[in-house]
Amino acid sequence: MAPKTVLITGCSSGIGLALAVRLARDKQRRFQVIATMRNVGRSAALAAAAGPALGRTLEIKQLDVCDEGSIRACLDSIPGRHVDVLVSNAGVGMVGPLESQSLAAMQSLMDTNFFGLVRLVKEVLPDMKRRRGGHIVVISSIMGLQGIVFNDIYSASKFAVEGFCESLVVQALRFNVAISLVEPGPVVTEFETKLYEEAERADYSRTDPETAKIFTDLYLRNSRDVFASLGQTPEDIAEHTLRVIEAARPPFRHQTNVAYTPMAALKHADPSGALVTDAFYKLVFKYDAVLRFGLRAIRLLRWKSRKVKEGVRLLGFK
Ligand SMILES: NC(=O)C1=CN([C@@H]2O[C@H](COP(=O)(O)OP(=O)(O)OC[C@H]3O[C@@H](n4cnc5c(N)ncnc54)[C@H](OP(=O)(O)O)[C@@H]3O)[C@@H](O)[C@H]2O)C=CC1
Ligand SMILES: CC1=C(/C=C/C(C)=C/C=C/C(C)=C/C=O)C(C)(C)CCC1
Repeated sequence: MAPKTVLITGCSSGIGLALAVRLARDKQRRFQVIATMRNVGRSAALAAAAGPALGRTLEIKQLDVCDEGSIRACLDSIPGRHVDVLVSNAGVGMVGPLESQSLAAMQSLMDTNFFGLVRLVKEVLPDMKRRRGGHIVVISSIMGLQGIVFNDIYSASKFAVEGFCESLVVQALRFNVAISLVEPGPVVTEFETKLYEEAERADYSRTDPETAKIFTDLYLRNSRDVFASLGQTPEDIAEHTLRVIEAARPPFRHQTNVAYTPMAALKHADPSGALVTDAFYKLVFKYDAVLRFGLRAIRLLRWKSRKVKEGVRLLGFK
């Protein structure tokens, strides 16, 4: 079978980079990867990780999801504009109290995370419909299903992504085009470091002291613990995304972190919303010590399991 052409956005780091490398180095050579990024000057990490795949099963192209012209130019440079799988991955985060965030920054985030996807789909879907085949894979987030305190704008952007896809999927199906949402919880990438750097630089003078203190002393501290205890690697997300891409009947939704499934399910268990709101309120304000203790225990268990695996490897059993 001819390899599938997979176009991925946001491949300069994190999940996009890991997925591009995973697919390009596929042992069965099932994929031809077009790894795109807005600034090709940032391609060194991808080129190094791709190794001999670069120039064979992986090529790097420029694509800025906020620029329709650059999306079109990238597609026009592909023979027959033929893309079997589009992976919409490019995205940015934003945390903090609303009062400290500018409307311009919020609009810019929406432009990347939501309208970036819309621009891509508008450009790729007509070709896929004409060919009666294709797969659009969207890196959404658990925050597209359930908001998390101080992530108001980011979460709204991922809810927009989810609503857009939920609406479009039925029409697309009529043309044999599949749509899949991959919904990770926290993933340890530059995404996290950028958030903390931004939080350091932010101006909290427009925020009342109580809110600012809740954000810095409660949220940021717990968020670091959450990433350290429950965070997945970009390679984990690449494996999950590969499973979605290769599925004979691709799922519409795929969560990557089982620890978050109960959280996302709570709102459906109680349509009034009281159950989930109350649970989050208690986790943040009442039982944060219990939460931290639980997260520390998980961290210890993960560390032990890593050590056992290393031991097994060193002893030559695997
Ligand atoms: N990390 C996490 O905890 C989670 C992340 N996600 C989602 O995963 C996706 C990837 O994030 P992740 O790998 O973690 O983060 P990274 O910050 O490592 O990667 C984000 C990528 O998006 C690119 N990007 C940003 N703006 C644009 C643009 N306008 N056009 C093209 N590319 C752009 C960045 O490029 P540049 O280098 O130029 O900035 C970078 O390559 C995002 O959609 C994010 O929302 C979902 C759940 C959890
Ligand atoms: C679960 C949880 C928390 C934080 C979760 C975080 C920080 C999740 C991050 C998810 C990301 C980054 C998704 C990206 O798309 C709190 C509020 C600390 C306390 C309550 C329970």
